[in-house]
Amino acid sequence: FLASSGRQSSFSPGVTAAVGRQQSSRDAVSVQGDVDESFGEEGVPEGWVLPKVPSGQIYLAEVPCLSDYFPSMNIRNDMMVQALSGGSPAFWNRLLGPDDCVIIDPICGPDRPGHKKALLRAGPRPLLHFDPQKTVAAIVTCGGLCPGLNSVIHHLTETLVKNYSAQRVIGVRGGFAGFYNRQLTPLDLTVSRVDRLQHQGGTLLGTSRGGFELDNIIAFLRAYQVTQLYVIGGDGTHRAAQKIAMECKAQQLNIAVAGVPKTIDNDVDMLDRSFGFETSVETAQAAITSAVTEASCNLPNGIGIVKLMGRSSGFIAAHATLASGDVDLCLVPEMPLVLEGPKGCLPHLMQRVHDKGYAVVVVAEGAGENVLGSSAEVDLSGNKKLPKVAEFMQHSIEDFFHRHNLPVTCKSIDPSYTIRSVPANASDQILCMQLAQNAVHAAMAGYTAFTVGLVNNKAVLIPMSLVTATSPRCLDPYGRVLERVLSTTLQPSTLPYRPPKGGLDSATQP
Ligand SMILES: Nc1ncnc2c1ncn2[C@@H]1O[C@H](COP(=O)(O)OP(=O)(O)OP(=O)(O)O)[C@@H](O)[C@H]1O
Ligand SMILES: O=P(O)(O)OC[C@H]1O[C@](O)(CO)[C@@H](O)[C@@H]1O
Repeated sequence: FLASSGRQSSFSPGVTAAVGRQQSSRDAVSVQGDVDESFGEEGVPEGWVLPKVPSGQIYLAEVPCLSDYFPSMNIRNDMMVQALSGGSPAFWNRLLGPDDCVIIDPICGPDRPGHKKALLRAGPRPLLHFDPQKTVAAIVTCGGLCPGLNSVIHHLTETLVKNYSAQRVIGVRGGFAGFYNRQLTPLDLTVSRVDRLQHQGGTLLGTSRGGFELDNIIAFLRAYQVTQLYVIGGDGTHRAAQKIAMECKAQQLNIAVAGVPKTIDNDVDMLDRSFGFETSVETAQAAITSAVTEASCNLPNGIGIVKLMGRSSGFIAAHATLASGDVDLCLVPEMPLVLEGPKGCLPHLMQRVHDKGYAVVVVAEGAGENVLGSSAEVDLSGNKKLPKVAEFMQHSIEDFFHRHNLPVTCKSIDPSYTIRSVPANASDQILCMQLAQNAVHAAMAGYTAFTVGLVNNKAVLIPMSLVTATSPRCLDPYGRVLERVLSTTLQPSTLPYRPPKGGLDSATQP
């Protein structure tokens, strides 16, 4: 895709960055839209130039566009233009072009590169590649459940039908198997069919793991004359969607393949967060509160254990711990499990029980691989099955207390499926709406093999190849989130010591 449009890498040089300038006049000029009002008359920002901070060029990650290979309809993009029957026309407030971008890493400093990587800003484009009235869209949900799946289905359908007057929206049932399993007949998605759907947990379409059969999927797309495919799923699903996009290109099919990243694990790279994650963290609070109640009421020495999902990363466990503030030990896959000794979690728990009478543990399902080993067994998608770390921890805690002649009462709670089967909360509802609308805007403009997301709180289009290259992501073991976990739980770090960045010496220098 990238080479055929004449560029060699997924990052191609784009707009030249603004370089440091002198302090500007204080007179403000009248501004429109999102132009920064602190810029002075000559378009020069106020403030100090930082001579040690390098500035450079901006490199844009190229999103493949069908208009590079197929003739475009080039239809003017007015909101609901086809749906209007005599009413006054409505217009999008802002139309985006190929140079509108969002910088990925906004942090600057003397030790940071001046050149910056950027992503294409998401939103409606002036011209449509597809004739919206001839658009046949298909939507599929894959992998595990996640709060907000129905919300994305609702908003994809509404945007396609209400804002773009799409001809047909087909719901593919039961994940990738729904493309060819005759028992899973596709569902016609209409505005009335998705009415109020966003308030329900789960997915109207159903989901599954495994069953990715590329030839059968392409056969379905051909048979139903699909022009836009919306694939909602995690990193595995995006790998699959990328293969579909590549096969469409190989077979010269003018089909846009759009991803909407979904996972409560929050392990799809580059995104601020994936939809459903916040809802899951919020829902986990009830389980942690119950664990606190159980632990503090079961005398003496109560310990509550809450197991949360997180196959290869501890985002849910760490964020639920921080949101709660009641947790004494948080175990995540990113930090090795040490049971005893100076860095051991068991002596730490005993100390917490000694200090406050009880303790609460949150454990991510993928934690402790260094002690428990990893299983050779896999699920239908090829994901490793995980050993039972919560049960192991309960047994280890009871054994440790008994060896120290102390009574202990452990109560374990497993809200894993509870936290991902609920409807999205308000903040995730808005995120689902934003992602769905932007996926449709981009597909209508002819972009393909992309996923939508929030990066630095701005909606962007990310090439699937970029997202899948580094997903699933993990928490930075030396990053702020785990640092905050350690600072609130007081648990010992089991990581090798690393001197702080920007050490004390440099901080005290003028
Ligand atoms: N490398 C791959 N190539 C083709 N298909 C894949 C690939 N990885 C996963 N899939 C397919 O994608 C679908 C979803 O994958 P998976 O079960 O790993 O969930 P996921 O999308 O990562 O979401 P979750 O976060 O819920 O695990 C499955 O149907 C699986 O067969
Ligand atoms: O039991 P299931 O449906 O395969 O889902 C379990 C997995 O789903 C995930 O939540 C990702 O969706 C993982 O954290 C977990 O391992």
